Amino acid sequence: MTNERRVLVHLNKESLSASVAARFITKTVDILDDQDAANVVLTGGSVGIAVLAAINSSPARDTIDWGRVSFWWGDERWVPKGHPNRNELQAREALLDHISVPEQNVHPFPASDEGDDLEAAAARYAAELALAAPSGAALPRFDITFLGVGPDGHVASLFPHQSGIRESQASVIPILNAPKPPAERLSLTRPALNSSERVWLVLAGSDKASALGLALAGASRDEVPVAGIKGRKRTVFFVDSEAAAEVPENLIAPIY
Ligand SMILES: O=C1O[C@H](COP(=O)(O)O)[C@@H](O)[C@H](O)[C@H]1O
Repeated sequence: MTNERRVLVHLNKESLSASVAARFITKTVDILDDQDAANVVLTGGSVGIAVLAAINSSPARDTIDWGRVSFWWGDERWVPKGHPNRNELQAREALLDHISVPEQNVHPFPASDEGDDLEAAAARYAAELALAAPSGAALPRFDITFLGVGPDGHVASLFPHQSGIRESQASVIPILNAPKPPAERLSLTRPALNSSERVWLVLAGSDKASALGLALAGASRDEVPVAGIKGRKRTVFFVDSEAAAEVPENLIAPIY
């Protein structure tokens, strides 16, 4: 299998979520057969959270040794800890509160009511990542990174025509002017996301078709940030038939 971007099309958001959940469980079991621990980067967004709920409701959920899985986030909204808009809270409600993952393995971004300002919070998360990294590295090995994709092609909190998608050195950055509320956010950068072994992009709905089509047809990452995303080993777009409407035919795998 090559590392070229693959597009797996599903009939609808429900079958998409169920399919990604099944694939995640199988792949994570395989990863844990080969290595002591796995690092998974979670995403916010409607499909990202639906996938977590599908993992939670799977009869095979606990075939994963959750004690050996660590969770990180690709981005977070700059809101208080218990705010319903926090990607962390939605992930806990959908999955993390229901599995036996040790709390020390769950690494949420700082919240706006925990004492740091936005810049200090970004630095704190970068330091937490570095602490979990192999000696001398800035990041742990991300085995699977989930990413949602916005209608404008944003991934994590990296938005078109903003400095965030152009950042090439830092691993974590503050976002001050996101066009999608809230304006203030925290995000992993493109290099950090692309350090992942596998990037799994999950998107559904006709409002994503244009961004996906443009990204796969060669648009720049500045225009369509998802165009700049590629994992080290695998980059798979899990989409529904509506989001796939503008994907070049030659890139589409059969409908599941
Ligand atoms: O604000 C955000 O939006 C994106 C995309 O969300 P979606 O509902 O259009 O899939 C999400 O990936 C990101 O984590 C979140 O902060």
